[in-house]
Amino acid sequence: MQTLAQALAEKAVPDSLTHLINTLATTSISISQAVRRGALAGVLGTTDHENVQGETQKKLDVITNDMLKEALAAAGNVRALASEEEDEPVIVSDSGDFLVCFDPLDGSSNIDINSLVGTIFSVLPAPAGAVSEQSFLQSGRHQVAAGYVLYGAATMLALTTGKGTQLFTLDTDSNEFVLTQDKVSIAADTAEFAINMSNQRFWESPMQRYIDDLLQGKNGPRGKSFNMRWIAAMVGDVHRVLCRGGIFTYPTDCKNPDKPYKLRLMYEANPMAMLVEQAGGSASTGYQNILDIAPEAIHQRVAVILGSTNEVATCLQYHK
Ligand SMILES: O=P(O)(O)OC[C@H]1O[C@](O)(COP(=O)(O)O)[C@@H](O)[C@@H]1O
Ligand SMILES: [Mg+2]
Ligand SMILES: [Mg+2]
Repeated sequence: MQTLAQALAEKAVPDSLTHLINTLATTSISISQAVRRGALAGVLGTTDHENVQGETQKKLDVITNDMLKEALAAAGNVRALASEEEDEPVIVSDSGDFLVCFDPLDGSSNIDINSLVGTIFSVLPAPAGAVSEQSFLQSGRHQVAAGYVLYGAATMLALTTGKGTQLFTLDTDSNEFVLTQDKVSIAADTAEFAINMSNQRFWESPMQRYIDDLLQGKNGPRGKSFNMRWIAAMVGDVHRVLCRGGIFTYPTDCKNPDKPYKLRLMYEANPMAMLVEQAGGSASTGYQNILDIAPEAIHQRVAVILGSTNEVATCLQYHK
């Protein structure tokens, strides 16, 4: 079985990007150790701070953000980073090939209940010259790598450098990620959906009609029964989609008129869309491919519908 280093070499990933991916992977191993120790490491619970999104930060949000920030600053080839937990982009070097966007801990509400959490990252090319927030505002098509690490029963890395999506499992004996699934391929059809049903009354009518039809099962217009899953961590839901297909959506809603979307484009939607597209699936807002969105701000939020191609296409029909 191939190690991460061997798998990157086989895909002819340039040295500089390999070094960055290794930095992210090594840091995620330290994060997985903190997550595993939980209360023993004193990492559970909340802080008194809110992030720029107005969410109360959990201790682990802050700890993982600091770990990634420190490691990326030391990597030597990162110009700047943007994180869910940082108000502004952080410039870490005068030179370097890459900009890195990340969600240091996805699924924060799962931390204290010992449930699934992960880290999501997106790597963009750094432009020549001075770097500012504007430099980050590249569409998801510009990503040179994207991935997540899922801190589950096993710690797993999902990675794409634009040549397919691969899954690696952390071997806790050697402390190395080992390739356990090459060429991930999402089944085009599915009978499983993931949505937070408690928001049903706040959705737009296309999503209301689509989900209504799924719920009618065999006797409804779809003529088959659908099952539902909701992990409350996008990493967990997208991981299931990569493993066995499905459709995952966090659609537009009017629960809070100032915040019609939940998921963040630069460090949640874009990297997940690239992983999904590279595995043969689709990712849309309902009206546009996620990877084609021209970003306007680093903390911009978007509606997300992703997964099995035929099912996403069916959902998009309701939006026409
Ligand atoms: O509270 P809800 O509606 O279940 O939202 C769950 C969604 O929120 C998120 O946890 C947001 O991510 P953070 O935990 O990084 O803020 C997604 O991962 C997940 O899909
Ligand atoms: Mg998140
Ligand atoms: Mg987060």
